[in-house]
Amino acid sequence: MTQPKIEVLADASTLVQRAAELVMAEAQQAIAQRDRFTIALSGGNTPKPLYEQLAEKDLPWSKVHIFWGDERYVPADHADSNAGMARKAWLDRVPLPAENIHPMATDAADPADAARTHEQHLNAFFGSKSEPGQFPQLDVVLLGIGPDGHTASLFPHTEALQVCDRSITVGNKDGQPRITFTVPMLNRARCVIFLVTGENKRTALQQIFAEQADSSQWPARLVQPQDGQLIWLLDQSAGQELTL
Ligand SMILES: O=C1O[C@H](COP(=O)(O)O)[C@@H](O)[C@H](O)[C@H]1O
Repeated sequence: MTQPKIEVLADASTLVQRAAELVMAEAQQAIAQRDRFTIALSGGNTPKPLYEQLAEKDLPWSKVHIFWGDERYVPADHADSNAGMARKAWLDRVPLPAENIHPMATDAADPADAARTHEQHLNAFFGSKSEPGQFPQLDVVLLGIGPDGHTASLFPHTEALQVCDRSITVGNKDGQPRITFTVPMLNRARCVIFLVTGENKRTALQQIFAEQADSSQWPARLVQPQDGQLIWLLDQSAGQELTL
């Protein structure tokens, strides 16, 4: 299991600069080694300024493929859509071919069908399988956490936390479905980068890094890439009371 690298940055804007640097370095390395860069995005508020910065960068966009680690079960043009936010902040502002954008569809009557369809799409794209150890391997997975310790759409004490035989499943946020990467899918990534800002995340961080704590209460504890890098970027206000 990889040891996490934890960086506490002065403020949210320094954190965004650092995240952009890391994503660019991983992108350049992936393109040099494998001729393509695959990244899964997170949603919520924290990553939006990062996406705005990445929109200003120069990358061979035809070699960049965009995925999501989770999606709210709302139409693509809904204000809560994770894909919608990333399109406005970044993807619609660079010459990225439409076929390089791989959103989780949210139009099936049954979210379980949407999860299965997305998993099939990933397997076709990556040449992967729905078997533990054979899940798709992304170059970078960006994640955030909620004050409740959730990450992606893996919420405390929900069934999604236990799913090991699929890469994609249905999450449950207060009874509302979400589509999400499973724990073993997250742990296949070559590089996981968490972005965490704000004092309302302090308690969750203390529990996530505690020597002993209940992982079903604090799901981000379950993110421990097998071989990949694990990088936590915290701003001062989130990370200042963290004792390691
Ligand atoms: O609901 C979600 O929340 C988390 C954290 O969001 P933030 O607004 O506190 O940054 C996010 O990582 C996840 O992708 C999203 O669906």
